[in-house]
Amino acid sequence: MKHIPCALTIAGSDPSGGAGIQADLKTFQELQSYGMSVITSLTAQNTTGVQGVYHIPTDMIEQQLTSIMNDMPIHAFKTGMIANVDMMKVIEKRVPEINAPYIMDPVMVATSGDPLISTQAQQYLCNHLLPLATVVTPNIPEAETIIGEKINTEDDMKEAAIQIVKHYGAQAALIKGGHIKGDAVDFLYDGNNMFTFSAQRIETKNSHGTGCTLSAAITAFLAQGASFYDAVKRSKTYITLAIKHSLPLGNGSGPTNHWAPRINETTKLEEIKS
Ligand SMILES: Nc1ncnc2c1ncn2[C@@H]1O[C@H](COP(=O)(O)OP(=O)(O)OP(=O)(O)O)[C@@H](O)[C@H]1O
Ligand SMILES: Cc1ncc(COP(=O)(O)O)c(N)n1
Repeated sequence: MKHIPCALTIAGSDPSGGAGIQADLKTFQELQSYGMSVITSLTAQNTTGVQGVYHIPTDMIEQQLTSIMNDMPIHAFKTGMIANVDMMKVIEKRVPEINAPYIMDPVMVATSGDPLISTQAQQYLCNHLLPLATVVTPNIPEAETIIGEKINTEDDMKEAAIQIVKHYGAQAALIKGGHIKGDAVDFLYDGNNMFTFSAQRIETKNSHGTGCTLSAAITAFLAQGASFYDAVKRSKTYITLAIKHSLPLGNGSGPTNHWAPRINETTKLEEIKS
């Protein structure tokens, strides 16, 4: 039997389908990894913002994980919205047992500006979960929270990536440039080398779920055995096409388009123009 790559997401639900668990599973499916999910919180949200949140009791989060771990292979997994310290403690305990590449999207605030995790959880994430991550994928505000310094330039982004690996113990850090002017440039530091992934900035308000989608794509590729560099490069192409063809749905920041990368699967990153 052919190897079946299995990817798991541990994250919150976005019923409007643009971010969280729903974005992750769509991405796993498109990239041909078998998708599984542990839901940490149910949000009531749409393209305009977050209207409500219900946190799943921690024993149920643990039970979901146990059901998967007792029966299914996990070749790579990611975390997204983990709202509080009790949930983080469950994940911290289980990460070594899962024993697969761990992609951490340190989700803190939604695109709409609504906070998704508590302030204590931000601290716990930095001190306890970051050292377990194979790769962490902060946007600029998240990287600023982690290192406690402002990030204004590409040099600051590179310095943040180095600090996160050297100080906090993540194996690699990908700092995403969606929240800074100019081209959409991301920097990956793997403890030895700094890699740059650059795409032309696409003018659109529809960027709901871009971070979730990028980290899910990296998870899907790592589950298939890709190298770090290849996983990030292919994921950057995937997200760039998904943003370029993003969907004008809802009254706020619409979702990315997961069919677009399939249609354009031979496209090179440098060729994508807005
Ligand atoms: N307008 C854009 N044009 C092209 N690429 C973009 C654009 N905005 C973001 N990206 C890319 O999308 C990916 C996600 O980056 P971003 O910094 O937006 O993450 P994020 O803030 O975590 O996303 P989210 O909107 O889910 O919170 C990165 O590769 C980034 O460079
Ligand atoms: C459940 C959940 N997880 C993550 C995000 C972040 O995504 P975005 O920053 O695009 O709103 C979100 N809005 N909801």
